[in-house]
Amino acid sequence: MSCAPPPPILRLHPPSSISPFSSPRRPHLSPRTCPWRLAAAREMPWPHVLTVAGSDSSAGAGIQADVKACAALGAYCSSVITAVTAQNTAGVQGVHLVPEELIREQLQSVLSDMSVDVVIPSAGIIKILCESLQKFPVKALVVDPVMVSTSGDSLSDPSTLTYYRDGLFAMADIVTPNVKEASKLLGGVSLHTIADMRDAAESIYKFGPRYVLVKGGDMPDSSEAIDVFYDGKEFVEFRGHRIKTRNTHGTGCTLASSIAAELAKGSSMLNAVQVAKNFVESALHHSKDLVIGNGPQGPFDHLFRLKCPPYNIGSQQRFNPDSLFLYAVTDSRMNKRWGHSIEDAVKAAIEGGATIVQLREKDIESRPFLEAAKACMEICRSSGVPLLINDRVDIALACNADGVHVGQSDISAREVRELLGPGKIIGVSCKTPAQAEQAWRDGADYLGCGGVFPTTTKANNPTLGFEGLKAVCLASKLPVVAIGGINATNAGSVMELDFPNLKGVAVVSALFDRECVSSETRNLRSILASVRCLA
Ligand SMILES: Cc1ncc(COP(=O)(O)OP(=O)(O)O)c(N)n1
Ligand SMILES: Cc1ncsc1CCOP(=O)(O)O
Ligand SMILES: [Mg+2]
Repeated sequence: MSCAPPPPILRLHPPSSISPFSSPRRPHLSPRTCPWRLAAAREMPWPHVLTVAGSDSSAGAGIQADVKACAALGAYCSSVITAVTAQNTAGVQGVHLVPEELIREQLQSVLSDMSVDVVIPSAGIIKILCESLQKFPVKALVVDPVMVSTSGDSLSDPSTLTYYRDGLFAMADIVTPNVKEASKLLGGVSLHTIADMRDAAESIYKFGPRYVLVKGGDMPDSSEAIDVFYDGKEFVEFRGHRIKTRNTHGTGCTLASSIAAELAKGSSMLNAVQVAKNFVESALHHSKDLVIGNGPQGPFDHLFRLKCPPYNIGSQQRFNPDSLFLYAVTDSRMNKRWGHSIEDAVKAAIEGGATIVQLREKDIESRPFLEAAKACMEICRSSGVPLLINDRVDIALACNADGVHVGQSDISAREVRELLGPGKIIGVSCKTPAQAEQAWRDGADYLGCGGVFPTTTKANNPTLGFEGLKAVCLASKLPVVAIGGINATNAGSVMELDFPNLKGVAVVSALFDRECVSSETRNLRSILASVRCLA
């Protein structure tokens, strides 16, 4: 479906506008009271993890691993040191606990000044931690119950067990024991099979966390490293390759801090676990022949990506939020009006520069819908453009689409996640901060927010305006795409809002209720690009 020759290649400009809105975070540090902040053109909330842990002198585990893993994954990591250990690749030679008062002081210093998203706490300081978190609430707590190291050394006394089981777990969003720790937590039960790991996850869940991940990296006799994830209802198995290497010191800490980093960036829990597992596997793979120290268990290189550009090698990122930049949403009534097939319309949108496509087909029977969806999948795959299906999980599963978009009256994102698994993209329509919070909890990857402007494409859809869009963007760290009445005349003004998580616009009629879909898409893309470059 070609209509007119494309215009010359665009020059992309960096973001040119300044947000008209100030961030609601850290209200006690207003520019009036903190003049140095006037210099900042726009506030950039940075994903922030606080680790409360011991220092490892060999820098493979503990605080040092957490800081490196977070840095590698793009989160800031502050640290409250609870103990100083003397250790190397041969083992642990000494431990000196930091006095409680100084732990309290460190917590106060960090939490009173910085917007911390996720905390990785350690055992033994529950009272102090609870007091601090009551004053300065955070979004999530990732608890790695360090009791048995990867090498099999016991790292705790019996009171630690009680601290975890009777205190910290009830506050945790996720707990991540390895099989030896899971066994210890459950009074010494033996864990040999995946079924045992599932039982253990179920039992640990009863201590109160929202999610449990039992890590099978140290299960003997397995060529795979299988971790069992449990959310209180369903199990998900995360399978990875077992890397043959001596350099496994700090894998537990690294997995926990990587999950924390991803959560701080706004990921769903399943996505965070998947990215973290991929990251650890890639780090072990790239470091397998590294020689640091003379002992039996060496550290690995958390910053391996710096040596292998492009820097995201090995991350297997299944969803890039930048793909929301120009989101083309199809409509079969419009296609019929212009004599376009769904496939031709999708092809033309991609030709014009659409960065993601959704099939939103309300008046089509299931069988022709599936046929069209399969054809569109081939088109999208060959162009590297993700394809999502609106509402219909069955069609998405049958054509192996990249994901599903659901609204507030469709089945919930949580249920969609259960059906699609961790590897797929889930978008949720949200009109309020409460809906955005729920979508995040349910495991959504992005939010669709609108109608920003009045539209006739969707009946009975209230218009939110920029204020409604702003409220949703500021309430969530998930990427947001604006939708509703967006066209070539007003798309620039949406992008100029310049909220860090507002990644793009989703458009139906301004692309598909037109004769030439490719040139409409191209024109809209150039308008968006003149405001913001696609990162
Ligand atoms: C990107 C995007 N955002 C919002 C919607 C609307 O979804 P929903 O509220 O479920 O309404 P319907 O599209 O199903 O009518 C969307 N489809 N895409
Ligand atoms: C599906 C949807 N959800 C909120 S508004 C809308 C319709 C957007 O269509 P258009 O881009 O034609 O206004
Ligand atoms: Mg819907």
